Amino acid sequence: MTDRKSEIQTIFNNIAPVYDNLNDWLSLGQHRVWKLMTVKWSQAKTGDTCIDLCCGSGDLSQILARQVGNTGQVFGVDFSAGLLAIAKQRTQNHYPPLAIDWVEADVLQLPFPDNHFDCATMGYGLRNVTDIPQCLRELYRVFKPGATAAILDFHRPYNPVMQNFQQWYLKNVVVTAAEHFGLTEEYAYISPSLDKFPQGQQQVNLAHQAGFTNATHYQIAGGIMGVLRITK
Ligand SMILES: C/C(=C\Cc1cc(O)c2ccccc2c1O)CCC[C@H](C)CCC[C@H](C)CCCC(C)C
Ligand SMILES: C[S@@+](CC[C@H](N)C(=O)[O-])C[C@H]1O[C@@H](n2cnc3c(N)ncnc32)[C@H](O)[C@@H]1O
Repeated sequence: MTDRKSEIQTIFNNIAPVYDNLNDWLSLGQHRVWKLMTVKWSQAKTGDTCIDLCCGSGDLSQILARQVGNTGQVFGVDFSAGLLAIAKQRTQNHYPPLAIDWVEADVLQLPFPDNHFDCATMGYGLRNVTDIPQCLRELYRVFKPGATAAILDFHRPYNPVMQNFQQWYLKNVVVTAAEHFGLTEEYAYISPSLDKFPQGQQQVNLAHQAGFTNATHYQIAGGIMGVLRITK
């Protein structure tokens, strides 16, 4: 395992106990709306076999599972044992049961055959993987022809007012809130990770390089978030 990979894993295992509550609080509940939009953009339908990459505590997987119903199947994949334990616990007594398999694995080496999935979602994962082109190539490999993925993540707004707001909010609200839980470094990591993250058109180019035929990036929430939609 590379050092960088274990550093990322440690960040997410450390934040697991507070992750869901902080997301609700810091986004004023908006992340739930963004995740619903993401599932809609993935074009998941009844009976589909779908993968939720970097599923964390599993909110997107749950929305996907409701969309595909009990004739479909969702695989939630993540390498954080801490977040996956929360995902499992949140769904184990769900009624009606949700067709979700939780898989502890690296999304850069997916334990699935070629041409297996009808659709995919990924929430706040692509910015955190150590090799974005490899992640897109792996997704392309496991996709059936025609399958669609919707990938939600932070985005740096082009509008300078929104850009300043985002920078101010990440530094003064997000990191300050995290300090109360002893998680300053973990949350301070978001802003520099966003600086290194390819912007919308660059993401589109990377998707084309991985083989995807259609790729479009949509800015949402005033440009502070984005969804990359790609089709094999
Ligand atoms: C959904 C949120 C965070 C996800 C998240 C992603 C990461 O990569 C992490 C890495 C390390 C630690 C934690 C995380 C992590 O939690 C919360 C997003 C909050 C945002 C800063 C957005 C704030 C939005 C406004 C309150 C609403 C603005 C609406 C708009 C202007 C229309
Ligand atoms: C910010 S969380 C997002 C969780 C969830 N998808 C959401 O929308 O709330 C990022 C997740 O990516 C996972 N992750 C990062 N790199 C990974 C990799 N190479 N393989 C598997 N999971 C990875 C982390 O463990 C973490 O759960």
